Amino acid sequence: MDDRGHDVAPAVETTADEIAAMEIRGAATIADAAAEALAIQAQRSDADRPDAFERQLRAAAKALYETRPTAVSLPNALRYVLAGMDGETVAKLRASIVDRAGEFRRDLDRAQSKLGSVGANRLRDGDVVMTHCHSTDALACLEAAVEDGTEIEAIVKETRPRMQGHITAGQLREWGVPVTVIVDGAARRYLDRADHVLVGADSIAADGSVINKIGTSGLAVLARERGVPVTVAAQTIKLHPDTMTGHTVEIERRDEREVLDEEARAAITDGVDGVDDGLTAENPAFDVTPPRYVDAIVTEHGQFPPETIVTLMRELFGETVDEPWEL
Ligand SMILES: O=C(COP(=O)(O)O)[C@H](O)[C@H](O)COP(=O)(O)O
Repeated sequence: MDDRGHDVAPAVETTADEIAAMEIRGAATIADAAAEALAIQAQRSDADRPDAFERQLRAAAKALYETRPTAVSLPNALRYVLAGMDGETVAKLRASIVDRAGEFRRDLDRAQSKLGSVGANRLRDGDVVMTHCHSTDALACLEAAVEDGTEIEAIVKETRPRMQGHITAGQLREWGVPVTVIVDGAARRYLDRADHVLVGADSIAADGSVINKIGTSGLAVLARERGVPVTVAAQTIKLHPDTMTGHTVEIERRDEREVLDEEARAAITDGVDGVDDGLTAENPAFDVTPPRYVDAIVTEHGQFPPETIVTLMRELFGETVDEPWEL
């Protein structure tokens, strides 16, 4: 039972917990898992009436939505799947959700491989690409380049505090790409060797601002100073429709122990009375890169200067701003 008294399948609660704990992470992967969870909810629902079934689906969507606030791919996925809920019987409603979730997940895969080819076109033999965090959309561009036979190298920022750069490094090495891992603070020095900065996005606002892992905006500013172009690889489910009507994107703040764990805290405060009281750590998980620091947003519909992304956003979303469970 969720807090409103509707039955949410335990598997959905598990997915929600895994997203909140970042065992499932990255905007595209979260969207995929959320769509799958709605299909599971539909399959396992014990509702005997259509209205009860619909309430359960909306409760499941709400439980999933409340896990992480910044990646808009999550509400976009939930909205898309629920918008396809159709039928006068529980059996028909169930089938409509399962089909729609399947279609969403297939489209997600197709969009990623399409944007990969678009992004790969920006890369030339011998290019060195600097990455931040771990983005499957950004990696799709590098994978397509490798498949085209383009010789690239990567400089991978480790991305404190969760070190998602290590996932990127592992994936690139699997594809045979030479990788140099650097600490985040070394970015400016190593930009001298880079031909591109390539990152993903959790959300893209109507003015072309890019919301991505904390440190992206600093990297983009440094890249501009060094004359290195910044490419953002983002499927259109990363476009944030609410920002067309002035909504701002909430930046997730995570547990300060990710930055300063108990051992590190104890080492700082060791033996000095009262030191601990004034010691805090802050842990915003994302930041906002203004459009002037971004050269191109690569999507499955082609690449766009950030300032023009609003046109695509209007075309794809209209003015939809309802929350998924209010449709
Ligand atoms: O910022 C992150 C992940 O943050 P976290 O690790 O906190 O989820 C990624 O760059 C985007 O989500 C895009 O990823 P993708 O391209 O895979 O959607």
